[in-house]
Amino acid sequence: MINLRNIEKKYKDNLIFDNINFDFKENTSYAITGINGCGKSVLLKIICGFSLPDQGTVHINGEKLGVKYDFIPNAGVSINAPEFVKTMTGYENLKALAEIKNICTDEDIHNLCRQLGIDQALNKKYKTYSLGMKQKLRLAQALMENPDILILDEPFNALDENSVKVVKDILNKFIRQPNKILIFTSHHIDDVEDLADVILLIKDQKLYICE
Ligand SMILES: Nc1ncnc2c1ncn2[C@@H]1O[C@H](COP(=O)(O)OP(=O)(O)OP(=O)(O)O)[C@@H](O)[C@H]1O
Repeated sequence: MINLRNIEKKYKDNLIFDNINFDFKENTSYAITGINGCGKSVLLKIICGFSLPDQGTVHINGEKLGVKYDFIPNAGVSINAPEFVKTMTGYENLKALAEIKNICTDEDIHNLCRQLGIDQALNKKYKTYSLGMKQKLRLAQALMENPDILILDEPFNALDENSVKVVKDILNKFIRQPNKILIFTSHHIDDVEDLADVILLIKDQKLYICE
């Protein structure tokens, strides 16, 4: 469970969130929508601990972010980051990150990359990757440890039609496992409707549930 309580966020005099409260529950997929610049990415960063709210708290499974953990634990995250090491191959980048926790195997990495269609590119340097390949490598990194929580900023951007379908299948399988939470942002109503149990809208610095 992820609990947002009284979240307020400003950049100088630009108020992004005014007293947001929301609970993200297990076994549920959430889409966050809203116009450009409304705060979708900032909200994901606050949930992850990458950006601090000016007021309010984020609790992850009862633990307040900033006390035991500075960053969300057991989560796979893709928010235009991590920016991978350009001079390393795709595989070397994933492997280096996988070695931190050592819970996913080489086989896991290769299987996932095969599904995503970047296995052939894994031995190429990251700096040669196209936008779509970069997106897929970020998704592979977020998914490879089968985290409890998956947080994805615009996961379908830069993907071709077939890849969108593949990624939707992967995310649908992910959320059908017990006790998972998926939170993603999107501008595309098809993606939102295909994947989200709950659609959230950021408007006028508030977060609304779309019925
Ligand atoms: N580090 C920062 N410093 C100052 N302002 C910021 C910073 N990060 C975000 N903002 C501002 O916060 C607002 C929300 O940005 P955010 O990136 O969350 O929008 P978004 O809803 O994800 O937009 P898009 O749909 O274009 O991706 C914008 O006005 C943006 O300029």
